[in-house]
Amino acid sequence: MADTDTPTPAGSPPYAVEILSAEKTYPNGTRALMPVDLRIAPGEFVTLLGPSGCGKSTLLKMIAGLHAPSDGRILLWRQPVDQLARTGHGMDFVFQSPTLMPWADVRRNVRLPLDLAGVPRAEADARVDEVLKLVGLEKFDRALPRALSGGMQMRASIARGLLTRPDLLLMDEPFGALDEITRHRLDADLLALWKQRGLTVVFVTHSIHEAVFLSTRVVVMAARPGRVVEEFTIDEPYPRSADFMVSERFAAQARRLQESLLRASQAGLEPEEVSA
Ligand SMILES: Nc1ncnc2c1ncn2[C@@H]1O[C@H](COP(=O)(O)OP(=O)(O)OP(=O)(O)O)[C@@H](O)[C@H]1O
Repeated sequence: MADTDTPTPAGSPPYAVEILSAEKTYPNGTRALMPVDLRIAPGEFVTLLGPSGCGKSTLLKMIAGLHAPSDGRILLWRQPVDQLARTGHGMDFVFQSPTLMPWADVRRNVRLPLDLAGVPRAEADARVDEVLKLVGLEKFDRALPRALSGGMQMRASIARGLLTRPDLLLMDEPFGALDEITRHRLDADLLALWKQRGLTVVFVTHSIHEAVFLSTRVVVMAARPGRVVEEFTIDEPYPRSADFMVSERFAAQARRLQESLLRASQAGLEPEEVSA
């Protein structure tokens, strides 16, 4: 069994993410996460699943370097997040809301990271064209955000994230505010992108169904205090179609996750806001 709080030795292939006994207590005293140990290999699609308040966002933000762990360490390709540039790998964080500038059209919104980096306009526009095509928004580059549906705004936000060609995508309930049909379509598109680009994804959701549909592995978490309770490999082939979602195998996988969440709740905790 791997040592929990030492990084993998130099000779072995690096993990994209290594969480080594990382825990979090906020300055106000809230114990958001007990020590977590988790290793994520390049190319995995790992979902953090659990009720409200179990520390999913906290863990994701610690991976992103937005919050420092109170104890323990987090490494990306063997380096602390502030040294990520040295590894030659990149990361992007997609939030629950699309975070677009309302006064700027889709092209300008998506181009922002390259404008900030001073990339020449023609080169930047060519890269914007490429990512807009990837997310199916090539015909909407001149539209303002308010003219787009919620799902299209999310696509624009994801396109902006892909512009810097990240290998690691951290997604905090990116489709949680969307209707079921749009959400499912974006889930399917995300899987296609993940495969095509060879991404490593860490995805946060409350939804058991979304977790089963997307993931190579699901990390089940529980609240009070926030902690990891179990991990499940979703050993099902890709591409995963709409038929998979109504199959017996899908139902069996969903049942395993549901039972795990119930077990955690019966250990003195409340199952709240976990949807099927
Ligand atoms: N900046 C902060 N300061 C203090 N406490 C915080 C902060 N952010 C989160 N918390 C607390 O830490 C715990 C874990 O919160 P977190 O947002 O990580 O959970 P979550 O599983 O992502 O919840 P949700 O699904 O509702 O987004 C909660 O008790 C929350 O109130």
